[in-house]
Amino acid sequence: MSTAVAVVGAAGRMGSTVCQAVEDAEGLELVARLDTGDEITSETLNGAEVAVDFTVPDVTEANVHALVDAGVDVVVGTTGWSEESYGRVREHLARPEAAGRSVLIAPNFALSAVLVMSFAAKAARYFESAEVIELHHPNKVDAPSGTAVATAQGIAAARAEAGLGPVPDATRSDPDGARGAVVNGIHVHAVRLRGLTAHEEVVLGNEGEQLTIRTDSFDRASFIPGVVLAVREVSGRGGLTIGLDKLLDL
Ligand SMILES: NC(=O)c1ccc[n+]([C@@H]2O[C@H](COP(=O)([O-])OP(=O)(O)OC[C@H]3O[C@@H](n4cnc5c(N)ncnc54)[C@H](O)[C@@H]3O)[C@@H](O)[C@H]2O)c1
Ligand SMILES: O=C(O)C1=N[C@H](C(=O)O)CCC1
Repeated sequence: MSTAVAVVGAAGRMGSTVCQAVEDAEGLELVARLDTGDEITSETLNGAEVAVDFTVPDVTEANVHALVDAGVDVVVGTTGWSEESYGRVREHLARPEAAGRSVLIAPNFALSAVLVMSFAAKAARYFESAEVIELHHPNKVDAPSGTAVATAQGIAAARAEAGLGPVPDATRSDPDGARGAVVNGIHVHAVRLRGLTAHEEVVLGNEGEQLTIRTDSFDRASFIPGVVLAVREVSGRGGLTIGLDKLLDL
């Protein structure tokens, strides 16, 4: 018995890669390719049991609500999620008509990136300073990357749990934002460069030493094993799962 899969954002860089991967994967069957202008209904989903969303930050939350209403489990790789949008999905999934439905949202499906997030959170308590530098292709529409936001949140939570105060920083004047975005107290810098795909470096510093943790996705193939794992495992979990790490023994 194969699992019927729909891809939303099927014409995009990730969507088209995922369509090919689903067609190639044993036990998965691609039954629908949806993109801009296609309505999400049980008819257009064409019998899908699981839908994968790789669209744009502006539309992904609405897609997830429509997919849950249409009766499918959902795997989301699109970025741009906030605590508020996660909360609305949790509320939706708690309604009786959505009983048993599952949604998994992950900012990064590449194993190396998932491990960087995990290692950075583990290391964070031992360092006075921590910053995140993400580097992506120039066609990316959002900054900072969803992965960088999640990494900074993980570092900040680990620092708070360890009782660390703010990172040391004497900057008093920064009219042009040279110190980058600040996510829960952690500075995040975004580079957009032709030739890149998806990269991130976490730098952690103490007096006289530095730890650098880096991931490089040179090709979108790096995301595919994680997406396929999520498609295979999402159904039956129930509710909202955030992060591929929840499916790995980390
Ligand atoms: N989680 C991960 O591992 C991972 C990996 C790569 C990219 N991403 C994220 O995935 C998203 C997509 O990235 P991309 O490089 O494939 O972008 P892309 O621009 O190449 O593709 C987006 C696709 O979504 C379509 N789209 C836009 N609005 C739509 C709508 N309302 N309904 C259906 N389709 C719609 C577009 O037409 C386009 O084909 C981004 O948020 C990116 O950050 C995540
Ligand atoms: O290519 C993109 O866009 C990517 N976005 C994700 C993010 O914002 O974290 C992850 C990897 C690629």
